[in-house]
Amino acid sequence: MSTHQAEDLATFMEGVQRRNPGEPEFHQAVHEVAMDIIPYISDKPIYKDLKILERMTEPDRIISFRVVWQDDSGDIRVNRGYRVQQNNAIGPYKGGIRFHPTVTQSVLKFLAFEQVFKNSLTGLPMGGGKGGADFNPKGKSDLEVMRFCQAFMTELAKHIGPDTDVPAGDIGVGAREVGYMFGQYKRLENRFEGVLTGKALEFGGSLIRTEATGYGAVYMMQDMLTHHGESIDGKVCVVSGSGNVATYCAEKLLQLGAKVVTLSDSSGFVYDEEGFTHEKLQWVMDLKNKRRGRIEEYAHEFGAKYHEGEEPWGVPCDLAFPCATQNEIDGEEAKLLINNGCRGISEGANMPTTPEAIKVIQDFPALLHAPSKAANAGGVGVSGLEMSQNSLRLSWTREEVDERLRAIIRGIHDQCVEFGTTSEGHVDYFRGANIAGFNKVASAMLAYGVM
Ligand SMILES: NC(=O)C1=CN([C@@H]2O[C@H](COP(=O)(O)OP(=O)(O)OC[C@H]3O[C@@H](n4cnc5c(N)ncnc54)[C@H](OP(=O)(O)O)[C@@H]3O)[C@@H](O)[C@H]2O)C=CC1
Ligand SMILES: O=C(O)CCC(=O)C(=O)O
Repeated sequence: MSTHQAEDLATFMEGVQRRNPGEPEFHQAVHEVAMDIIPYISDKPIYKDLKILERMTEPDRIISFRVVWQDDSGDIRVNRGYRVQQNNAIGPYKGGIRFHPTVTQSVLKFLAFEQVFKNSLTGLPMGGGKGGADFNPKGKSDLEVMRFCQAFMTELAKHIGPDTDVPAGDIGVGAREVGYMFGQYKRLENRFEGVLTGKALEFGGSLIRTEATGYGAVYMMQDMLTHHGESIDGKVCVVSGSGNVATYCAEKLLQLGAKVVTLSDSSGFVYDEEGFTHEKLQWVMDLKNKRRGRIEEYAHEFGAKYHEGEEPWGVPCDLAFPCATQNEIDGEEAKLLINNGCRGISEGANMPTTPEAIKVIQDFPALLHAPSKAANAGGVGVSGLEMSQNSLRLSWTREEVDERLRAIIRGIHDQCVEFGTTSEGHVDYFRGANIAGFNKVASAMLAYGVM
């Protein structure tokens, strides 16, 4: 980056920080994109003159609302819900809903901003949005979760629709929560339409949507390795998380002949030196999705080691798949991974590496590193396919959806190579994903004129 570009970046970021005080996650996500886009547009005055990046960083609107519900003991509870409608230049707003006590406007703005670029990369007509609430589903009964979801949807329904904004799941929002929200939308609007994705198969869901994010993160790794003359077969893999993304990431790794040795939750991680099997993984899915237990129980059941309060990045591995949450790999952990022999990271979670970690990894170009907006786009990609199936009123087969998912990820990999290959022949997957994601949205915004 030239001195002039570095000054432009600093000025741009000062504006973002001034307009969005106290939103560190949002600043981080914008900075990660601006580092690549500001040099890219430095010789393209139309983008600068028409303030395309400034406009992209300002959400179209943010809806924030009260969610009131009654717990099982009859007490009234109050939470705050949000929907950030970031940008609909290339299609209806699209992105998940997160229920977690750490949800703030800053977290949802970073996720919505990332979603715009990710959705653009899929090649499907989807804009970007994200929503959620500071509600903690952990420890709540099914009926409490149902009452919360119904109260949340009672307000959200006024702002969404199959051609306006189509939410889906994210942390704390899986099949159960999507079912409750879809049911409430249907009741309120008296319309059966594809207003949410990630629905169960019985009422308009798509095959492979549940698996898609985890599978996609592995397909992305497969494409990076193939491009560099290697394969997944036989690689030792460290996976964090034990939710939707982590478990299906592990499943696809096993199918492709890798050895998965860790899974985690917010309390700690389990290290199974012999490796997970399909049966063990099924046990974890049952533990997490039905019994709603803790990963520690796996260690007691299968005799693996449990590391309380720790993350798995110190475990020697060939490949790492952060699939839990944002900023889960910091600079020191990135160094640890590299020193222990890790040669590939595919980000299943959104923004799981801190800026310090990215810097450490960039200084070690032999490590292949796919950013979340590319690596986890399989989830929203299959959500886009669910929208298509809902509009067509038909269901594609498992093979058909998987083939389309495979093609979406291959397309994303190719775009990263096209826009991210440096003069030394190294592929900077972050740069490639940022520029390719930006181009399509920016072109659409230019076509619409000043708005
Ligand atoms: N679901 C999807 O289709 C998509 C998800 N993503 C991203 O993937 C990541 C995981 O989502 P998903 O699997 O759906 O969510 P789940 O709720 O199914 O699972 C989340 C997992 O991450 C752990 N976790 C959550 N927060 C923290 C934290 N603060 N510290 C440590 N561990 C944590 C959870 O542990 P615990 O149970 O203890 O909280 C759980 O194991 C998120 O970053 C999400 O945005 C990205 C694209 C699509
Ligand atoms: O499937 C979707 O619409 C959203 C998935 C999501 O939230 C994400 O990609 O982070």
